[in-house]
Parts: sequence; structure tokens; C-alpha cells
Amino acid sequence: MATPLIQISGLEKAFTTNESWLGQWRFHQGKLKRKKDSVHALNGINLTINQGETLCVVGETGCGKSTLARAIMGLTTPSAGEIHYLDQRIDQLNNRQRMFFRRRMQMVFQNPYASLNPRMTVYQTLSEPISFHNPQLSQSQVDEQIDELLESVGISASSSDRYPHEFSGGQRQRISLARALSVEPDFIVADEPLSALDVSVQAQVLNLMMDKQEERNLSYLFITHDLAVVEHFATRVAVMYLGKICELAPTNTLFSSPKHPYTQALLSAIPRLDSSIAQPIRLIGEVPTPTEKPIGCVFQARCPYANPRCYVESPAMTPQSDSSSVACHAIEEGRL
Ligand SMILES: Nc1ncnc2c1ncn2[C@@H]1O[C@H](COP(=O)(O)OP(=O)(O)OP(=O)(O)O)[C@@H](O)[C@H]1O
Repeated sequence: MATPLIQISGLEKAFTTNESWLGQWRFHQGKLKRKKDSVHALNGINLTINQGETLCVVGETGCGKSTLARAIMGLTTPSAGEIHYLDQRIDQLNNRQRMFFRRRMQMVFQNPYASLNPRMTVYQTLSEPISFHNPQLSQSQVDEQIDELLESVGISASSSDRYPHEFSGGQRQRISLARALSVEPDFIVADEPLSALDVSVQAQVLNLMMDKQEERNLSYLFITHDLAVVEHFATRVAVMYLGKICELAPTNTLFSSPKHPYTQALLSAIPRLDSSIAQPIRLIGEVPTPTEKPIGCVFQARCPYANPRCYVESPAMTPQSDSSSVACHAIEEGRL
């Protein structure tokens, strides 16, 4: 039985895009009115991440994947909803209260060069979190941990006095991973950690992450656009569209029988050698702007199965017989 590590319920995030008081005034029907413009990045996310699993989040650009990751890590404050780490609510913590969770939860970013301090050597980058979270360790114990950590991610311990710019992209991402692992977390959020790397290096970093997961029973929230990586790496997959999850399923189930029309379109775009597999599904219609809070199903404008109900009522995530859950009226009504 899977044990939930992170539980997210009703998570919403709206960004105000015209913060300045002056910028909020508009002429509307001959009258001057004040209006804050918002981008609704997350529109009610419910999600559980279990201990030891890799939950991959996929969806097209701007659907809210990074905002979800940042909200979990406390890097952006949600507008509504709750996030729990085991039985502790963590979305309202101040910096001091969050300190314990910084140790338990770490993040690896897309661009390893931007996320490493260029003025710090690898030794300094790693010794800071280790010493901060383990004040009882002597200097020689810290040094020993750094050497072990570097060797474990395939970086020679003798290069610890070098700066980030002296390493390749793949090596820098390994150092970022070593920094995340240095505090022995339970959970790592990885926001497109492979996209800045070339394909052979991607495979090395991915294998390293899988090894570390096995060694330490780590849980990952892994954001990627690469469906081949998802198929290889994920335990479960959450498909997002316009700030909502439209399908959540074990990886095999999702790839063998995608249910939501958006998931079907997304997976049909994967090039396959087998020509008997159906042609890519082309989605028609525009992606609605996230400045308007969606009414009804978020996918309505592009869905070939949309009926009047889809324009007024938001579909709830409904469990299916094969352990997946889908939010779609057409499936619920047996039209798909
Ligand atoms: N700080 C911000 N201020 C205003 N709008 C923002 C901010 N951060 C994100 N957004 C908006 O929120 C929406 C979701 O953005 P987010 O970065 O989470 O998407 P994403 O799915 O991670 O995209 P990508 O795959 O391109 O990284 C987008 O419309 C984006 O423009």
C-alpha cells in the first residue's frame, strides 16, 4: 500500500499582472474602473505523491507545471488550497518554520549553470548546506561527506575546488543533484532537469537519479516535456491542461490506454516505428488565455467531444477501473 508523502488539495494560484495602482485603472463603458488583471496558473489541483515514487507532470507550455513545483517548495504562495508533507500543513509556513522542510524537500532546476552560484567552488556549494543542517559535524566529517557525495554522482572528489564554469552542463547538473542530496531529502522536485543537456548526458543524469531513488527511497516530482523520459522513469503521470489535472494514471496504463482527449492527442504525437499506430491527433481551436478563470471544462475549446455541459460545468476527477482518474464529461457519459 502506497504511503502518501505530499498531499495537495484545491491548490490555486493567480498572479496579479498589473501590480501598480496606476496600471489598474481602465475606461469601461465610458467610466473609469479599477481592475486587477490576473493569470490563473493553477485552478484547483488535487494530487498525492507517494513515498518512493516518481510522479511525472506533463502538459504544454504555460499549463502551470513550474508554478505547481514552486508552490510545493514554498517559492510561491498559493492563492487557495492546502499542501501537506506527511501530516504537517506546509503552505503557510514562514521562512523559519520552513527550515526543517528545506532539509526534507529539495529542488533541481532546469538550468544547472544558473542554479549554481558562479562565485562558489563545488566544495563551498556542498559544504554550506551540510554544515548548516548538521552543525555537530567536524570539518573532517564534512570533507568526508563531500568527497563521498561527489564520487557518488560521478564527479572526482579532487575537483571540488573548481568553479561551476569549469564543468560541462551534464557535470553541473550532477553537482546540482549532489547539492540536493547533500541534506538527505525524502523528496526532490525536478523541474525539467534534463532539457539543457544533450541526449547521451540526459540518460546518464536520469540513470543517476534512478539509482539514488533506489538507494534512498526518494520520491520525485519530475516535470518534463519529454514523453520518452516519462515512459521510462515515471511511476505515475499527471497530465495538466490550463492549471488543472485532466488525467492521472500509472505510467503503463496511461501509455497503453490514454483516456482524456488531451492525453490522447499528446501521446499520439510521439513518433513510433510501428506504422499501424494511429496518426497524430491534431487539436483544433486556441488555448484559452489563463487571464480568465475558466468556466466549465478547461479543454472545451479544443475538445472534439465537447457538448453544452462542458461549457458550464467543470468535470471532477473520476476514478476508472484501471487505477487511473480522468476529468471528462464525455468519458463519464460514455460518449468516449
Ligand atoms: N510570476 C509570474 N507572474 C505572472 N504570471 C506568471 C508568473 N509565473 C508564471 N506565470 C504565468 O502562469 C502560467 C503558468 O506558468 P508556468 O511557468 O507554471 O507554466 P509551465 O507549464 O511550467 O510552462 P513551461 O513548460 O513553459 O515551463 C503562465 O501563463 C505564465 O505566464
